[in-house]
This record gives sequence, C-alpha cells and structure tokens, in this order.
Amino acid sequence: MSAPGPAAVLAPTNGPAPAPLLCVRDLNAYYGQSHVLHGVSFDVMPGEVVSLIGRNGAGKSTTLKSVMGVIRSQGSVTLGGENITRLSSNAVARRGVAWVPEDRAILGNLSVRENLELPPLRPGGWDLERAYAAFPVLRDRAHHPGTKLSGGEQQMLAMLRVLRGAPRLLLLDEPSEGLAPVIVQAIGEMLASLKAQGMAILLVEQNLSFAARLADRHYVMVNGQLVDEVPRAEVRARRHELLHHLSV
Ligand SMILES: Nc1ncnc2c1ncn2[C@@H]1O[C@H](COP(=O)(O)OP(=O)(O)OP(=O)(O)O)[C@@H](O)[C@H]1O
Repeated sequence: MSAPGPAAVLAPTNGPAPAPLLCVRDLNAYYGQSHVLHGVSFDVMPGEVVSLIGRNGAGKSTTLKSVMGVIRSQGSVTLGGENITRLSSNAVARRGVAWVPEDRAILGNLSVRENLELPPLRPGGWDLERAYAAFPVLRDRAHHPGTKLSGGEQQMLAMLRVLRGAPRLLLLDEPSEGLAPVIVQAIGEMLASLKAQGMAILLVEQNLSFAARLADRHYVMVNGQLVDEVPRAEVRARRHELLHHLSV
C-alpha cells in the first residue's frame, strides 16, 4: 500500500467520528413466505433527517415497522449503541423512538384533545399549549371527534401526539400523502423547525420535493433493497434519476 498523501497527513484529528443514533444492519423481513426486505442497512446520525424514498410496495413501511419492533425481522437494529432488535414496540417507544404510521392511527371516537393527551407527557415533551401553538387549528377543533378531522388535521394530531413523549428519533410514514399543498407546506415547516431543534427523523416518502426540502440524505429503496444513497447536495443534479425510482 502506498504512503498516505499530503491531505491525509495534514487532516485534522478531531477525535472519533460521531456514532450513529440509529444503526440498521442487514434487515430481512418476511410476511409469511414472502421475503420483502433483503439485507437493508443504513444509519441515522444524531440530529439528522434521512429519507427512504421508493415506489409503493418497495418495503419502506416495513423498514419502519422493523425498527419499531411492530414486526419481527432478521438483522440488527441499535439505538444509541443499544441493541433493540428483539424489543417489543412498547420498549422501543420507551427508549425514545416515536412512529407515526401511514394511517395516522387517530382514535376516531376520542376528541382531538383526548387523542393528544393519550400518551404520557414526558420531561421535555410537548404539552397541550405547545401543541396548539404549533397547529392552532387543532385548538379550534379540540372537542371534535377524530372521525371529523381532515387528513391534514389528522396528520398534525398524529405528529403532535408522539411529541408528548419527547422522542429522540421520529419515524414518519408518508406524512405528506394525500394532503393539499398548503397543508403539506405547513407540515414541512413544522418538521423543519423540529430539525432545527436537533430532532433526528427517518422519513418515508414518495414526494421527492417534500423529502428534498428536509432530508440531509436520501436512501432509494427498490424491491426491498437500498440501491442508492444520495446526499442533499446531489439531489438537484440527480432529480430525474430519483423521480424515475418513484414513478409507477
Ligand atoms: N401485512 C402484510 N402482509 C403481507 N404482505 C404485506 C403486508 N404489508 C406489506 N406487504 C407487502 O410487502 C411489500 C412491502 O410493503 P411496504 O408497505 O413495506 O411498502 P412501502 O414501500 O411502504 O409501500 P406503500 O407506500 O405501498 O406502503 C409489498 O409487496 C406489500 O404488498
């Protein structure tokens, strides 16, 4: 092996590289006989927003469910250095992972306020006032049942509800899906402010524009495999290629 070049010799030694917050290695997931995740490996660094993008059925939601412990997968998942692979979803949640599923899981027979107050308020978590300040429309709807909310209001409520637990990692499954542009923008701004406060987010999306505004890195998922990793700085130049991975 040749001697290191000048850049390597002169490189500053700033100590060890930061450790990932979430480290997923060689995940394989099955639904019955159907093998849907094929050796998925990726990291999310502290304070980083990472997107998983890909078509319907690529395996994005299954990846989030595997991290959350909602389905059992082979492989390893570590959070802050702790192996959480075999933990129940409740135990994963207690360690600071919050999951907002694609269907948002709002309890339709409970009011907005009751939905919001369902999870225990943890130190540093968002109380009612902070939640209503983020999305004032929910204050106006405080006593409306979940069934009467628009898709956008449900998405806002679902995100605010998990923030009560002061998570250190948010798993968001297609937060922009089916929503009007003005609502998508409001949700994007809310996520941008969470990011600015240092929240780590793993975002599943099919909406490239939405993901591109927020994410530091994108992983492209095709047929249960991650086929590419695209840093934020390359998204503009590779936009057509990325859109191709999302088109039907
Ligand atoms: N509960 C289930 N039982 C059987 N197969 C499933 C189940 N859930 C998902 N699948 C299948 O697993 C594959 C991956 O689905 P997954 O929901 O993870 O994809 P996705 O990328 O999130 O897309 P979508 O946006 O459609 O949810 C698909 O072929 C899907 O049909």
